[in-house]
Amino acid sequence: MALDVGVIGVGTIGQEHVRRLDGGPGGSRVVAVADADTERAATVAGQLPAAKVLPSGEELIASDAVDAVVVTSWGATHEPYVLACIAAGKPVFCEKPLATTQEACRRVVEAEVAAGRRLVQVGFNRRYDPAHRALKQAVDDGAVGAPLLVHCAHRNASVPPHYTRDMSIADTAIHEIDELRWLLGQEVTAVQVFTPRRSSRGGELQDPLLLLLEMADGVLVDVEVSVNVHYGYEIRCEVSGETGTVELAEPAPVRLRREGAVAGLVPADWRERFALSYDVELREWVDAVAAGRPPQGPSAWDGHVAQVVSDAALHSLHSGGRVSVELPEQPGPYR
Ligand SMILES: NC(=O)C1=CN([C@@H]2O[C@H](COP(=O)(O)OP(=O)(O)OC[C@H]3O[C@@H](n4cnc5c(N)ncnc54)[C@H](O)[C@@H]3O)[C@@H](O)[C@H]2O)C=CC1
Ligand SMILES: O=C1[C@@H](O)[C@H](O)[C@@H](O)[C@H](O)[C@H]1O
Repeated sequence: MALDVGVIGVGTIGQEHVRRLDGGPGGSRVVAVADADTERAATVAGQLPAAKVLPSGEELIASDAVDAVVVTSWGATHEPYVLACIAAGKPVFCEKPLATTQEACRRVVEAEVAAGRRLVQVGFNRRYDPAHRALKQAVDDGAVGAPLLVHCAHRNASVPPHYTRDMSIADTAIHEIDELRWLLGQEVTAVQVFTPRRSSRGGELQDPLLLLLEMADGVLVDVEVSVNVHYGYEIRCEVSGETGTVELAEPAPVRLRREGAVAGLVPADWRERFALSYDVELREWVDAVAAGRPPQGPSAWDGHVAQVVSDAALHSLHSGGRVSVELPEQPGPYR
């Protein structure tokens, strides 16, 4: 069955997702878009055969023409849209973060539990990246023995002007927070954020940042977040275990040797680095929703837990100390 999707927020990733969803292999099409920037919404809709511009996200969710909703507006605007989708009984794929406070995420979880069925999927796309999947497989297969330490780096070439100090954690490191829970199958129990010498390229931002995450089984994780490295987009993860180490390989498809040097291309940004992950993520979501099955990807609970850890990290960034992470009890439907 074809799935008619409405997309709220058609900026950078919204347009990426629209391109994948309209006429995608799973039989989906985009029938409505809404954006606070109405000119942008009109431009995007004008390039699609079946899409109408609706005046607001709320009207898009209420529209009978829309079977399922994709929310790709700014993080702080996600909560009301996701709650409205749950109230309307419509499946919703919401980009990360699910919401920008743990209280808001909690309200989403409670609404979904009250609705009695899974309607929400959160856009933690790393779980769909072939390299991250291979890394997890190696860890799960015991290829390096019991994990002891993990070293991660999340480097952006640059960030947009509206990017604030807290977004290094709440919008960027939140990917690693989810990835580590998924990769290690453990919860984060404490976090501490260190603030090294600041890059002169980072303006008012605290750039870089270093996060230390303590996992429930004692694994210690360090995460570098740098958002103005200029040379490209780079995601690193190395697991150091009792019998070996395993890490993400360089994503460059070829390595060039000439004039006494070796070079491999670095992706420009997340669109290039994670293109395949978005393909698989949306394909699986469409397949499940079109067949009337609950989505199997990252849940509202995953979004909530990531936000609790992100809030603890922000607390540490502002206070300078180690902050324990207290997770609420996991509601039955997510177990
Ligand atoms: N999974 C991933 O790798 C990525 C996820 N994201 C997430 O996607 C979301 C959007 O990020 P970008 O596309 O980079 O931002 P963007 O600024 O390029 O686009 C956001 C769009 O939402 C619109 N918008 C803002 N408030 C709105 C509202 N209340 N109702 C309707 N439209 C509204 C803006 O006008 C803009 O067109 C964020 O939550 C971000 O964290 C972004 C990039 C990559
Ligand atoms: O999700 C993303 C952006 O929102 C975020 O701002 C970037 O730092 C991340 O690298 C990207 O994957």
